[in-house]
Amino acid sequence: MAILELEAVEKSFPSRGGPAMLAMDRITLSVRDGEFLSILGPSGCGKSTLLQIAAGLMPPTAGTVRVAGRRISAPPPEAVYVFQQYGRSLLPWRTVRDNVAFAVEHRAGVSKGQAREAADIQLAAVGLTGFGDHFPWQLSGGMQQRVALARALAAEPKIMLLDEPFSAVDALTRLDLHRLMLELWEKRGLTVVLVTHDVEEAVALSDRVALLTKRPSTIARIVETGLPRPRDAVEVRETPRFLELRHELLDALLTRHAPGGAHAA
Ligand SMILES: Nc1ncnc2c1ncn2[C@@H]1O[C@H](COP(=O)(O)OP(=O)(O)OP(=O)(O)O)[C@@H](O)[C@H]1O
Repeated sequence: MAILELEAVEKSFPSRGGPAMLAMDRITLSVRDGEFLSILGPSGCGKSTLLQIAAGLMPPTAGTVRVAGRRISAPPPEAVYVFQQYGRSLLPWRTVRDNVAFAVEHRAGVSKGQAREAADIQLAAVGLTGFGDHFPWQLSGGMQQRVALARALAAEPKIMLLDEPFSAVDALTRLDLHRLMLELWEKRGLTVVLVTHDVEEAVALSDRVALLTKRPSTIARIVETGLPRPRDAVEVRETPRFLELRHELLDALLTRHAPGGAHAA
């Protein structure tokens, strides 16, 4: 069953003096309940725009977005959005615990104490027990992104929309976060849509990978990874199927986007 559906979604941006710039051209995509889907594409192709439209944060120029069958025009309660720049999304004057509590403290009937308890539970889930009294700037980049994930989880979402959340950290930390993300996805039965330009990340984590063309973006193809679950995000990289998919998707990206390359679609 589809939990998130985009139908013929188009987006154009006004351009100074000239005709509007078409960023996205009639994208139709159906995200299954409980799947891990990555949206892969070259820099500037419109991945973040697509995710923001899916999140109800930006209106499409044409087309519709449905969450759990309902047409949306604002952020739906089922979904949370995690940004790449944890440094900008966390509040520096609040402790780690209060950053996470922020997700629930404005809800009717939730006391400050309950919000903090809920925050500690989520901090434990992302491996940050004992860091609640720290401030975000006292933590490493990877730990700050864990705080951002804990805050997203505190909202008890069904759908997590992740906008390159692992790209601002070093390679080892990124692998750590990949493992954590798969663990959270499995334990919580989440639906995840991850935007990335990293082929290996997309393949290692996903059930399906949607490959976008360059601007105006359309879906070039959707690949079912067929990799086993449960899956270790590091060990899976040594399997023949992983290497085959890596090759196929890298090749598609490089051929389509090479200067003078066969960019069709
Ligand atoms: N608010 C806006 N106004 C005008 N143009 C925009 C706006 N937002 C995005 N664009 C343009 O739309 C295109 C797609 O941008 P977007 O950020 O979605 O791409 P992306 O694939 O996520 O890029 P990256 O991988 O570099 O983050 C770009 O050409 C960008 O300049």
